[in-house]
Amino acid sequence: WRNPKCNGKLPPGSLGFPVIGETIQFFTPHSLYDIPPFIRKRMDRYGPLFLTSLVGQKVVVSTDPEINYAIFQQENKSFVIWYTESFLEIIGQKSMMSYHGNLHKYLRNLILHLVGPENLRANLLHELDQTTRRHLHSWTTLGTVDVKEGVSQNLRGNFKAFMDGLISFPLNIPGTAFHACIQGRKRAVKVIKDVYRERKASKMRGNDFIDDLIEEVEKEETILNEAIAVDLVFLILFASHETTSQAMTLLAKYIFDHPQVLAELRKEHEAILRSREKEKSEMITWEEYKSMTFTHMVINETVRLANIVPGIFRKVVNDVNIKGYTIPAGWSIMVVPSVIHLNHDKYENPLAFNPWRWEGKELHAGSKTFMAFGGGVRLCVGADFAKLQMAIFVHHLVTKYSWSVIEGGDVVRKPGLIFPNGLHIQIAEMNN
Ligand code: HEM
Repeated sequence: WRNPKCNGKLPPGSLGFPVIGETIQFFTPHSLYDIPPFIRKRMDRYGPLFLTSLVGQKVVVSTDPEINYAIFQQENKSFVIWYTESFLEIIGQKSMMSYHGNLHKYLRNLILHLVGPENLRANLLHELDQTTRRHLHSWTTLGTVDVKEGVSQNLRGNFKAFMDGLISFPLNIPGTAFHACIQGRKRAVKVIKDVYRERKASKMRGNDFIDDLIEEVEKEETILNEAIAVDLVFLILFASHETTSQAMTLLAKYIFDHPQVLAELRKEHEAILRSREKEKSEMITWEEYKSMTFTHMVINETVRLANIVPGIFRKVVNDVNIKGYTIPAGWSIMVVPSVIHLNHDKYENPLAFNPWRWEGKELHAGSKTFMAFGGGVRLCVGADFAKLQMAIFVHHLVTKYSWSVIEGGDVVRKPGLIFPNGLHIQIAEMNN
């Protein structure tokens, strides 16, 4: 345990105790506004590349922007996507995360039919617009609303505690986070399977994503079958659920806490409303969405500070040499976005919420200094969908409503984001 095999020099660090490694230290709760102390302490002691052991797996942690970028670019060469055993059991052994190369590309393209720019523009923009209007309006009738619960969707109960179980020991024993997740997965998969089978049997097509999948499964030369299709739907629900609701809750909190940002947002969205009045249209258009530059800056700033995905994992395929060290095949490597996003050299006053820092910068892609949505061929396929959802939420919130925060708003990391006492608000329609 103390002297793992390596055909070269391992990065510095400690594997901690056998099996448990340094897992407990990794999960120690800490403040939203800091690089995880687990990472910071080891960076100070060992430098930007160090080894550790988490949930039984030997891991090298990379905090170096150049190395992180190279890792994303080397997908399917020296590195392949990797998740813990617990993660795969929860999202499904047949999910897209288990596939590489062409198979991954094929499944990714299926998802893009749903959440890629074309469908966003043609269909989802209007659906999201209507749903958001309805939701926000219903909040005015509810007294107090917890934003996090309010922006979540129907399958909420099944996804509860998912984040806790993702990086955990796969011990399927009642009382563990992993067990709760597996139960949630079972219930959610049953719902999806029932819908899939009903739809298939009835031959009544609703012309949505499930129908696309059924059609694809029925083609003669296809690798898609029911099990892969069901895991694909599950993955989309899972990948979008916690991430988007966390991002939107934090977005709302930042807007509530920063009157200058709110004023600038109102300016942008009221200008859109004024020109819409001239056009005599009601719904948000794609062109309007694209013109929301300040809103996109606010969204980028929110996800930079949120660091919703605290670690991005890859498996080392062949021994790799990095900066004089060797990482043996079979080990994992973890990229930690927060170290880059909260770095003084990359972002001035990095802990401040300052959307103006994005002025004139690229807003829509991953880069060496912005990896909230990952990078390379595994870049988040739902990023455009998430941003659209947030922009529409902002549009209606700032132009139609006033609010007061009743309680909550604390945020901690474990290292995933947690809102221990929610963010409870009261909202009302503005008179004018
Ligand atoms: C603010 C919201 C979101 C954040 C911060 C986020 C973040 C990420 C990150 C960091 C990755 C890369 C993981 C890796 O490289 O291993 C990723 C991948 C992925 N995301 Fe998102 N995501 C968000 C919303 C969504 C939504 C709304 C969907 C679905 C509609 C989605 C679906 C996916 C899928 C399917 C992948 C895997 C892509 C692949 O392996 O090719 N995400 N996301």
